[in-house]
Formats: sequence, structure tokens, C-alpha cells
Amino acid sequence: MKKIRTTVLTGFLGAGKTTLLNTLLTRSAGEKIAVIVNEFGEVGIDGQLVVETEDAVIELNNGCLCCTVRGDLIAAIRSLVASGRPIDRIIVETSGLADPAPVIQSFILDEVMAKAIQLDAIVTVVDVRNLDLHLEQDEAREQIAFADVLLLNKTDLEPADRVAEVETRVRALNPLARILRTRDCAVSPFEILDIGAFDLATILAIEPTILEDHDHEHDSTISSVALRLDTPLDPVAFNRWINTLAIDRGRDLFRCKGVLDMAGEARRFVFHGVHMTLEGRPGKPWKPGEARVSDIVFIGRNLDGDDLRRGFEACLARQHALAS
Ligand SMILES: Nc1nc2c(ncn2[C@@H]2O[C@H](COP(=O)(O)OP(=O)(O)OP(=O)(O)O)[C@@H](O)[C@H]2O)c(=O)[nH]1
Repeated sequence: MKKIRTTVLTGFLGAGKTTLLNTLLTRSAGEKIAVIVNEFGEVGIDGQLVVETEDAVIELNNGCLCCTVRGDLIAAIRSLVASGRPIDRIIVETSGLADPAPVIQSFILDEVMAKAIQLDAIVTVVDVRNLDLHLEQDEAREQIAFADVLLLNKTDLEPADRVAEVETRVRALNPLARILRTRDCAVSPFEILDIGAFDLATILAIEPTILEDHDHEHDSTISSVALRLDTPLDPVAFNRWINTLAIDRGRDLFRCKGVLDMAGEARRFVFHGVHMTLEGRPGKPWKPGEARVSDIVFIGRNLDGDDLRRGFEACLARQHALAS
């Protein structure tokens, strides 16, 4: 049986993994690619942000592939293999908090996966603007150490000498990986896919106990808060609130992202926050008769869920209509 080539995309929260996934899907049109996306929060936003593809997009939410939903990854891949459908490759996007070691372990130790899957490469996206903050987390260091290819991404946000500094720091954590500098993860699929870079011997040199079973524990101060509202938001109020949050709490607020229903808009508003950097743009149009909801997820340190809920609810358009 021909093995299915599989690429694992990793990198800390907000580094650009979904951007890379979309680049690869768009530039590999014609291939049958099964995608597995994993998010730490209970509400998956990434599933809505992956470009339209005819092939399977499997969402594994509410936990990390390295621990709570690790069994789900194995089950998802086993069922893809058992389905017998033609698949040229699988791309797995791990959550930004995933430790890659247990994920790699699953590919090697699970009998079905080992027989059916050829792990091609671990590709790690690095956020050059926020690397210093991210390296405070063990997971970010592990993601860099285990990479076969490292994308130093968001080079547009930092001067060249800072990017060079980041490269030196990253190189110290991983002397062997191929390093590419990118903006919006703009790479050719040839540089990432079918490169045959994964090598168990190298991984064992980094982590001799990788094939032994150990529980992975995340920093317990980091959590996620998912909020949903089913009435439209006031765009000005939302902007004011989210900007204030980013200024006041940006260091601890690793990531927020949302797909929002703004009053009077025919299209979704897709919103991203990575520490203090905020970005929003129109998304897919709402279909006639479709239930319009706003989903937002926060991932960070010492989050106050009640306070976030109150702040989000204060952005409801009807409150502002009443006030004016
Ligand atoms: N300025 C700039 N922004 C970027 C670049 N690459 C990605 N972004 C933005 O960074 C934000 C996060 O990108 P994603 O691709 O969603 O990051 P991610 O790693 O998938 O995020 P999580 O899945 O939440 O961990 C989005 O607002 C992107 O548009 C880049 O090279 N430059």
C-alpha cells in the first residue's frame, strides 16, 4: 500500500499556521488534500477560515493534539485511511499550544498510522514580532526545536536587523532546520511539501525519550474563553473594546479571533488579534435565511471570562441604538 504523505504544521498561537495552510491549499489546486485542524478552544474558528476545499476538513477542537484530543487525531487518520477515498496528502495544523513531541509519537507508535502514513516534514511558523514573548512558553521552544522547516513569518512587521536577530535565536534552538523568511507565509509548496525531511534519528537526538509515554501538561494559567452572541454587534463599540483590551492586556492575551455579525453588514467580519496586533477584514457573505451569530475566542494567561463576556455583550448594536 502506498503511504499517504503527511505534513504537520505547527507554531505558536497566531504565528500564521492557517495562513500557511491556505497558501498550500490554494497553490496545490488539483491535489486531494485532507486537512485536520486542531484548536485549543472549545469553539473552532479555524474551520471557518480555511479556504474552501472539495476535500475533507476535520476539526478537532477543545484541547491539544498533544494531550486531550490526541486519541481523536489517531481516530481521524484511521478513519481517513479506512474510508478508501483517494487522498494525495494529509496536512495537520496543530493548535498553537501543542507540544509537537507527543504528536510525532502518535505517528510512529500507532500501528495503523505507522503503516499508512509517511510523515514528510514538521513545519513550524515563527512570529518574528512576538518571538521573545512566545519563548517564555515551553511549547514554543519545542515547536522550533522539532522543526524540519522553519518559516520566520511576519517579516513585514520588523526591520531586517531584528529579523536577523530572531534567526540567530531560532538557529540556536534548532541548528539543522531549513529556515525561510516569509511574509504572509508566502512559500511555494515545493519548499514545504514532499521534501522527505522528517527523520526519526534526528528527533531521537533532540528528545531521546520521545517514544516513551509521558503526559503533557500545559501551563495551567493559560486558558481559553469562547463567547457567542446571536444578535448583531455595533462595529464602533466592538473596535473600541477590542483596542482597549489589546492595549491593557496585550501581553497576556496571546490570541483572539472571531467571525462576527456586524449590524447592517452583508458579510461576516473576520477579526484577528495577536498580542497587541489587531486586524479585521470582511469575510464570506451571509446567505439568505442563514442564522447570523458572532463567535469569538480568547486564549491567554489569567483570563477573566465574566469580564470578557460583559465587555462583548456591551458591544451589542441594540444597546447602542437605545443609547443614541
Ligand atoms: N502583518 C502580517 N500579518 C500576518 C502575517 N502572516 C499572518 N498574519 C496575520 O496574523 C494573524 C494570525 O494568522 P493565522 O494564520 O490565523 O495564525 P495561526 O497560527 O493559524 O493562529 P492560531 O491557529 O490561532 O494559533 C492573522 O491576522 C493573519 O492575517 C504576515 O506575514 N504579516
